[in-house]
Amino acid sequence: MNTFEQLPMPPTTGLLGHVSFLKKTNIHLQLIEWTEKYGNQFRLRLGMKNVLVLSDPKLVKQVLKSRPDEFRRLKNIESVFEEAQVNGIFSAEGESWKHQRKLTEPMFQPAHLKHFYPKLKAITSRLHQRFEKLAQSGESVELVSEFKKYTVDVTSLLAFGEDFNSIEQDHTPLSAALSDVFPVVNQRCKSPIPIWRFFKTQKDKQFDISLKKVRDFVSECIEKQKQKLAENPNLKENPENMLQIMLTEQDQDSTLTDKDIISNAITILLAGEDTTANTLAWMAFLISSDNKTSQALEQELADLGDEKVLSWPIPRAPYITAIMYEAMRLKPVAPQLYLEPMKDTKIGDLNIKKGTPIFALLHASGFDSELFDSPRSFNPNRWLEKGKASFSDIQPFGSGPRLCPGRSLAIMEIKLAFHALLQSFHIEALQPPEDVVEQFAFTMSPVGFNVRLHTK
Ligand code: HEM
Repeated sequence: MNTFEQLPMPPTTGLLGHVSFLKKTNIHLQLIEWTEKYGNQFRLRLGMKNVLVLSDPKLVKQVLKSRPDEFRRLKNIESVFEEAQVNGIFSAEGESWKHQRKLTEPMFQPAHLKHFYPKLKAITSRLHQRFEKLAQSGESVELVSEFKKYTVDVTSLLAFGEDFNSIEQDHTPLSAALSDVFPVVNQRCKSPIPIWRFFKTQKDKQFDISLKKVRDFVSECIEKQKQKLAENPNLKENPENMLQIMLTEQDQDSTLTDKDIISNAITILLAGEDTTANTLAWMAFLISSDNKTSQALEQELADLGDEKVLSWPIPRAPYITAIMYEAMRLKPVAPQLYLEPMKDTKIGDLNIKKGTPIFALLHASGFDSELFDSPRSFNPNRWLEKGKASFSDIQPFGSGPRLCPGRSLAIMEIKLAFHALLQSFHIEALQPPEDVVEQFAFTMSPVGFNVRLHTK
């Protein structure tokens, strides 16, 4: 049995140890490379602190399951989010997290999503029209930006009852502001020294401005929903969106403050935008650089009929689903979670001290050749052939009590938007696949992926 100090560690020099690796935007790839070399438990050194990097899927699941009582997200995450006044469901812990989770979950229940479906369909039609325009103009399209406008519109309508309609706008201040927030939060969560508290760079100043814009937007939405509830008290029985659920709860529980509501609204916007949009863009990337899939995909699209946007109930669409799973495996948008034990504990055979940072790799199992044949190759068929691949062997949405609450919404959005794109258009990639870079900044996005759309 190894003690923590006996675990292997990649070479490092200098007092700060591996700190400089954490700043890299391809850290998720580096961690996989190290896992292949040092095994599924190894150690990094960040200054004086040792970090456990864990990728054994069974142990990762065990840790994720033991929340919120035995493990929590890294303490730094809560303090960074608290400082930015966005400490909501993602960063909260203990009783506060339990309360917030209970309040956000109803919005994602199947019955509520079914009720929301006509609005989701309308936003997807708008996306389809936007693709039509882009195909007609023949311009270069950065798909990830188009998908981000889509996911912001969907999330703001579901969570705030507000149709932001960024798809039809060239200038989208809310999306622009949100994209300034993520990278800075990501950097601060990993930073061993809170430099920004003593010295603000241009990025930090822009972060403050952008966050204020998002907060003002959310505050306006809250005021509108308060007014709606006052005008129609029946909505308290059947709330239409997350803000109405939270404002109704606030009437009964004065410990739920306006700040809590704003923090959760911003968290949901952040959590729902990039993850889903990046997954969609990676799906498009994977099929655009692989012509083996086109026949099976075209066949499925033909079987789904002529509709531009899928109707309710959303069909299973096994091949689109397989492409989505393959994108989640090969291009994981949320590859790792940062956690720590709340007391001295054991992970497998290893004794771990309270507060030891743990990097739990959600994406490592996807590259394990014992679980997936030729794990580096894109092969949607593996998900269709019996016994070849199991979704429980990848954990794109995390696991345990903090499993992503937005997963059903994300899957609906992905199926609808991907179908709307491929039903009517061919994608022509404008660069070789090797020029598209995986960039991790809280979520992992395709950088340099531009396409031209051609009407079928
Ligand atoms: C493909 C899309 C998505 C992926 C891959 C994804 C992935 C994840 C992951 C890995 C976590 C951490 C889970 C854990 O700690 O075990 C998470 C948490 C979360 N996600 Fe998602 N997510 C996606 C879409 C969404 C959407 C659409 C929403 C809402 C609109 C959402 C809301 C949240 C929230 C609120 C949390 C925090 C949950 C908690 O800490 O209790 N996500 N997501």
